[in-house]
This record gives sequence, structure tokens and C-alpha cells, in this order.
Amino acid sequence: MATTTTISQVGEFPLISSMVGDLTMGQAVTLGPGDDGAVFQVDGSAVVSTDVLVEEVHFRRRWSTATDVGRKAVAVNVSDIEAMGAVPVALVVGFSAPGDLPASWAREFMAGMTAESQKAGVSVVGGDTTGGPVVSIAVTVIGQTAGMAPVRRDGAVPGDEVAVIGQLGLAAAGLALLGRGFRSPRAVVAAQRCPEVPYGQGRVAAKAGVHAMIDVSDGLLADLGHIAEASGFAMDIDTAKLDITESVRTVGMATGVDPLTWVLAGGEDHALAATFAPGTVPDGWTVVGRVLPPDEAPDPTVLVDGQVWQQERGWTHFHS
Ligand SMILES: Nc1ncnc2c1ncn2[C@@H]1O[C@H](COP(=O)(O)OP(=O)(O)O)[C@@H](O)[C@H]1O
Ligand SMILES: Cc1ncc(C[n+]2csc(CCOP(=O)(O)OP(=O)(O)O)c2C)c(N)n1
Ligand SMILES: [Mg+2]
Repeated sequence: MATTTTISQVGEFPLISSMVGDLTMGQAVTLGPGDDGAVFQVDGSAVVSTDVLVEEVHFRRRWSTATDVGRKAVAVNVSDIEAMGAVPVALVVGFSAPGDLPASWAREFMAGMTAESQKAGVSVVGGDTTGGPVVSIAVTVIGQTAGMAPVRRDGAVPGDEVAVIGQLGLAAAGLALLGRGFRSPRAVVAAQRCPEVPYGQGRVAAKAGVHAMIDVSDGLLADLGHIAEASGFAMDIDTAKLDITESVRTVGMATGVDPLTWVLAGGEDHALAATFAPGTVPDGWTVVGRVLPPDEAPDPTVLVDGQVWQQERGWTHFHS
């Protein structure tokens, strides 16, 4: 019978060596993995953000390959740097796993991190590896402002156009499919396994003078709600302007779910949502609504076609 080598059989330090062996460092990095700290240069202020992925909460090993999870760990983190209008530079990864995890899973996870890091233009400069009851991944990403002010959530003003770039609804439709035991349409399942982050578009928005920006991790309404609240103004989303991808419609029909609920409230697509002065929305972005003056809507909330949205707005942890 074929046996699978586990990470406990390999041991901590040989495991680390096998995980970092193929990493390549970008120009800004002067010292990568192997010492007590990594060293790299940043241009301007450092922008830092962290996101945790926990097995059975953010992914399942029977739904996603190790490569998918490694890619997703990078994508969801770099997405926050994009949403700050900054440029990603380096990231560190905390990796915990049970001793019976196949060693190949850990190596393929790093291969996924490497592949997505190259796509995003960032280097994996270090990390930590420990035992734990389930696979947990904590990534911290560092970006640089490189001559521009960071883009915050509190800059939306009445009259702004609300615009998005990237996919919406696919990851949630993919989750619905995987949960029902299906593996196609491939596009939505792939989006759940790893989102297609619109790398570089955060910077494009910053250069266009974007007023406020966020990445859509929990759901469009929930995340735009953070901009509305931080800025103190309401927004109205015009659902006729939302692009509902064909594959998302197909999954909606097959499962009896209104696909609009995934587009408005499904998380994990890591699209960017932002508000711009009228006429300054960059090419490729889709205008989906506007920021309202207080006399039209006194509460800083997100309306849908002028109405209060009565259904879920997005994902929250700890819900029963
Ligand atoms: N345990 C924590 N300790 C300190 N700050 C936290 C903690 N959890 C979340 N935050 C901060 O709260 C804010 C909202 O977090 P979150 O909703 O996870 O943001 P995002 O969707 O960008 O990942 C962020 O600025 C984050 O840094
Ligand atoms: C097994 C499994 N169950 C449920 C989900 C759905 N899900 C988990 S976390 C999440 C929202 C985003 O995660 P969060 O940790 O809130 O990211 P952040 O907002 O901090 O970037 C969603 C939609 C999933 N991806 N996998
Ligand atoms: Mg977070």
C-alpha cells in the first residue's frame, strides 16, 4: 500500500526548507527567509494588512487543492493593499497544520502562494510554521504608498459615482455549488477556490483621484456600507447597472436562488468598489450607483434601487 509522507514525518526544519526552497525575491528585498527577520525597502509609507484563512471556515481541503488555498491566501491579502491604492511589496505567512497533513500539501500550498505572488508583484519574505488542530493560514502583507496618499474609506461625498471593477457573485455561487456537491460551471467554482483580484486597479483608481475605496470580501452591500458609514453619507445602488455573469445566472436557475443576492451580498470575490467625482471613473470600471446628499437619505446606509434592502448584506463571522 502506498504511504503518504506527512509533515510530522518530515519534521519542522526540513519542512520549512522544502516550503521556502523555490521562493524568489523581488528587487526591494535584501534579506528573505532564513534569518530572524526579513529586510526590504519600501517607497514612502508602509501599508500593512492581515487576513486569516481557517480550514472549514474559509476553505475545505476536499473542495480546494493546496495550490488553490495558497493562491487564495495571497489574493485576499493583496486585495486589501489594492484597496488602499498602494503597491504590494512583501508578505509573511503563518502556517499551522496537523501532523498528519501530507507534506506534498504544504509544498503545493507554497507553490500556489508563489504563483499568485508573482501575478500580484509581491515577494513571500518569511513566515512561521507550527502544529495545530486544522490548517490555519495567517498572511500579513506590506505595501508601499510610493508617492501617493493612501486611499481611505471615509472620503466619499454626495454626488460621487459608485463604481466597481472585478467579479461579483461568482465566489458565492461557487460556494453554493460546492456545498451541493457540484464542480461546474468551472468559472464560479474556480472563483470560490481563488478570486480573480483586479491587480493594479487600486493604483489606477488612486491615480484617477478616487475618493474612497474598499475590496469586496464580505459582500458588495456590506463593504460599501463601511464606506457609507465612514464617510457619513448614504449611497444608492442601481441594480440595472450590475453585470450578472452568465455562469452566475445559470447557477441561480439550477439552485433556485436569485443571482442578484450573490452579486449584492456574496463575499470573497475581492472586486474593488470605490467612489469617484463624476466623470473621473477610470476605464474598465462600471458605475453602479451614486452617493446621496443627506437631504435625500439622512442615514449613512446603502440603498438598493432607492429602497432599504431587507435581505442579507454580506458575510459575518460568528453568526449562528
Ligand atoms: N483582532 C483585531 N485586532 C486589531 N484590529 C483588528 C482586528 N480584527 C480586525 N481589525 C481591524 O478592523 C478593521 C476591519 O477588519 P476587516 O473587516 O477584517 O477588514 P478587511 O475586510 O479589510 O479584511 C481593519 O482595519 C482591521 O485591521
Ligand atoms: C467552507 C467554507 N464555508 C464558508 C465560506 C464562505 N466564507 C467564509 S469567510 C467569508 C467572507 C470573507 O472572509 P473574512 O474572514 O470576513 O475576510 P475579510 O473581510 O476579513 O477580508 C465567506 C463568504 C467559505 N469560503 N468556505
Ligand atoms: Mg480582514
